[in-house]
Amino acid sequence: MQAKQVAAVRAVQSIQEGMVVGLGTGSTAYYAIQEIGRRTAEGLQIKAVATSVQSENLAKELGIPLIPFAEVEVIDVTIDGADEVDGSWNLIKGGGGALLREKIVAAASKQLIIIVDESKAVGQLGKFPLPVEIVTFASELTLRKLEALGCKPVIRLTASNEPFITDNGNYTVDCHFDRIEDADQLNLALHAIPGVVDHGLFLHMATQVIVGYADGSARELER
Ligand SMILES: O=C[C@H](O)[C@H](O)[C@H](O)COP(=O)(O)O
Repeated sequence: MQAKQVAAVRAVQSIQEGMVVGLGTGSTAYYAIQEIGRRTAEGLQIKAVATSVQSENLAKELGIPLIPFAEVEVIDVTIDGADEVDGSWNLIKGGGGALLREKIVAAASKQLIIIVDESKAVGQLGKFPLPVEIVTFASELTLRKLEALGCKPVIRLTASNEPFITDNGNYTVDCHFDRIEDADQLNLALHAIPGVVDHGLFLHMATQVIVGYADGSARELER
């Protein structure tokens, strides 16, 4: 088993009968959804909500029962990946373009278990460009406001060089900071820009971080 899968399988052990489960997005969350599919095929009764169209489609293929958000009061546990995690369990997410739905689901979850391989555990956030979801209207103005925060903002493109459009119909801007000195302050500054819908800093949200290693082991990251 590769590192991402080991972390995913460990995290899925936390899911119990009857729970409402949030399905993350990305190559690590993929393994968690596969494992949830395996357990539901064996008879585990859960209900799930997805953080992206991609994860929703995977869940459908695997026969994982999905419920509409209108029926969700609380999500017991969400298992999701991250692009960076620091020693305080603060995260950068959104490398896969799903940060907005991921943050909505994470904020509604009693537990948020983050699964990563060891390359994602960092001393300080910011080497990974911070994804920011913005509305397409007047995007040039929003880019200038982002630049004024001290980063190089780049609109994410698809392989065919078109702007990448999120599941919510917005752009994703990758903000190159190199290092983020004060994530709480940056969170406030980003939310103060009108064209910004949300951003990939997930602060004080994770309740557990599981790191998978190339030797096939998985360990909880201590805080
Ligand atoms: O938008 C995508 C998500 O935040 C992903 O969970 C994150 O980018 C990590 O993805 P991966 O597990 O593929 O590295």
